[in-house]
Amino acid sequence: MTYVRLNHYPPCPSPDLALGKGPHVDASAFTLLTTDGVSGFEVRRKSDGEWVRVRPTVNSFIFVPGDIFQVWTNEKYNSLLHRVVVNSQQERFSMITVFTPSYHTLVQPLEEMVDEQDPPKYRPYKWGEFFMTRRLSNFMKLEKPVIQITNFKIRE
Ligand SMILES: O=C(O)CCC(=O)C(=O)O
Ligand SMILES: [Fe+2]
Repeated sequence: MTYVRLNHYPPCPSPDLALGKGPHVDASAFTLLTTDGVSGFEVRRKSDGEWVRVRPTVNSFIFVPGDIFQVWTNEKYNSLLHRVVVNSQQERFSMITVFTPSYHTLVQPLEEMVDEQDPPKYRPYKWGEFFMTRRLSNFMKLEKPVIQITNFKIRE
């Protein structure tokens, strides 16, 4: 399943107090992000935890690996923590194309990514169920915490 979402961030009178979108990783396999040339997209650098602004380049796509990428590659790659900062001067538009498997897919480390030295780090999970639970929990007050891929992590 692939879907497209358009985001609009109006100018914000207090950009120090608000974010356009809080820190998150996408649950997708990967997301392609394209923007209108106004900056705001930031990624968290793993080495020192700093937020780094990505220079906006029009007519290009930014590849954002999501949770499924991390599971499929058995953590040879990690999902990317990112956020959106707003500014008081300019509105900003972005478009994301989100690539996810079909509803009934079982997500698990790919055969090619595991061996005896590097056994699977995740139990299989049902993508459709994961997605629906995550989607609904965005709007509901739940007793349980939001579903995460760490729920399926195999501890050594
Ligand atoms: O607007 C952006 O630059 C990124 C948006 C984003 O991360 C998202 O919609 O998941
Ligand atoms: Fe995102």
